[in-house]
Parts: sequence; C-alpha cells; structure tokens
Amino acid sequence: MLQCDDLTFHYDRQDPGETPDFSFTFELAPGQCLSIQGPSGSGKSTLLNMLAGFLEPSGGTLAWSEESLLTKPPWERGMTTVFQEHNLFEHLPVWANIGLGLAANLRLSEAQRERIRQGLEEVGLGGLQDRLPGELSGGQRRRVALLRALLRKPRVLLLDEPFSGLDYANREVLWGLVKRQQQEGVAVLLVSHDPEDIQALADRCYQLEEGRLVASG
Ligand SMILES: Nc1ncnc2c1ncn2[C@@H]1O[C@H](COP(=O)(O)OP(=O)(O)OP(=O)(O)O)[C@@H](O)[C@H]1O
Repeated sequence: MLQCDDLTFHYDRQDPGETPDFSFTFELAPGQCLSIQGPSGSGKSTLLNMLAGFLEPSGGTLAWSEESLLTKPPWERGMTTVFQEHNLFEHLPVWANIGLGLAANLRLSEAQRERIRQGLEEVGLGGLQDRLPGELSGGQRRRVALLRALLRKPRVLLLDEPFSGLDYANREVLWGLVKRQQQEGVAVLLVSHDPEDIQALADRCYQLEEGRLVASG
C-alpha cells in the first residue's frame, strides 16, 4: 500500500498569492487505479515529481507498506513514470529503448531479450524491435514507452497523460496493458483529463483544487 500523508511543497520563486502551498494526502493499494484531474498549473507534475523522487518535499510522509520512501533515490522507490513526452532515445532501436529499463548497460540476458520480444508481440509490435523510434507512429511509440515501464515490474506506475492524442484503438490496447498489470498487483496513479481514460481504468477519482486532492468519485 502506498501511503502519502500531507506531502507538502512550496515553490520559493512563486509570485505571492498565485501558487498555493501544495499538500497531498492519499492511499493507493496494490492493483488499484487512482485518477487525478486538475487544470493546467494545479500541481499534477509537482505531485508526480515528489512521488518519483525528482522533487524533495518540504514535509509529510511517503511510504510503501510502512517503509518510508522519502530517503530513497528514484530508482529504489519501485515507481516508474510514463510521461506524455515519452522520451525515447532516438538513436537507439526499439529493443534497446525497452532494454534500458531492464539493464542500464544493455547487457541483457537471453531471458530479458525474450521478455522484450514477447512484450512487443503482446502490444502488436512484434517484429519491430530493430526499428528506430523515428520509424514508428505516435501510437507505436507510446506502446514502446509503456512497455519499457511495465517490464520493469514497478510496484507503482505513474502515468502522466500517457494516452492523450491517441485514437481509440490505440488507447484500448494501452488500457488493456495497464489493466493486466493491475491484475498482477501494480498500483496505478493516472493523471488524465480524459473521461474515457478515467472510466476505463480508475477505481477512485480525485480532483486537484487549491493544492489539495479532493475526492470526486
Ligand atoms: N520551478 C518552479 N518555480 C516556481 N513555480 C513553479 C515551478 N514549477 C511549477 N511552478 C508553479 O507551480 C504550479 C503547479 O505546477 P505543475 O507543473 O505542478 O502544474 P500541472 O498541474 O502539472 O500543470 P500542467 O497541466 O500545465 O502541466 C503552477 O502554478 C506553476 O506555475
């Protein structure tokens, strides 16, 4: 269970009165999906960055099953983020982009190579492992980015608008992938403004208002 209690942040360089002090409280059980909606500037990235370990909170606690995560670096938190801009390495082929999530030096075992091959089959990209990202469509690139995150077997998957701009067929494929992970116990935090994404995946919905998470369904 991910427990986030009064996790706070204050931007030093803010214009007085414009940006609220952020304070986030929620729990997320294995296999659950919690969605977060909020207008531009409401603090969604601030929350994700604190969870992932890229931004140091000024107070509060963050724990997985009672064990504090705040002292851990990003790579030891068991969390993986998939951003809207999915940051594939353009000079590396698909298999290497995915493999980087498994071994930073790309010295992959045969079993890891097989997992990549199988994963690509499952998301409808079988046989495309040697292509460069620039040779893929937008939807195919998203699948590669999501597959890279999923093969790392995170405890918590942080999704930042990962489906926006995709057609329905592509989104369905990706929803299916995420749901399968949920069934295997992965907890998902989904930032999305799209009611269809939220309907497809979320068990609980929150709205970000004035720096706080407010339950909305
Ligand atoms: N480095 C910074 N210094 C000062 N203020 C910042 C900084 N980064 C973000 N902010 C402010 O903090 C608030 C929350 O920003 P954040 O990026 O978390 O919003 P968001 O909900 O992710 O927005 P968007 O949907 O546009 O990406 C905004 O008002 C923003 O202007």
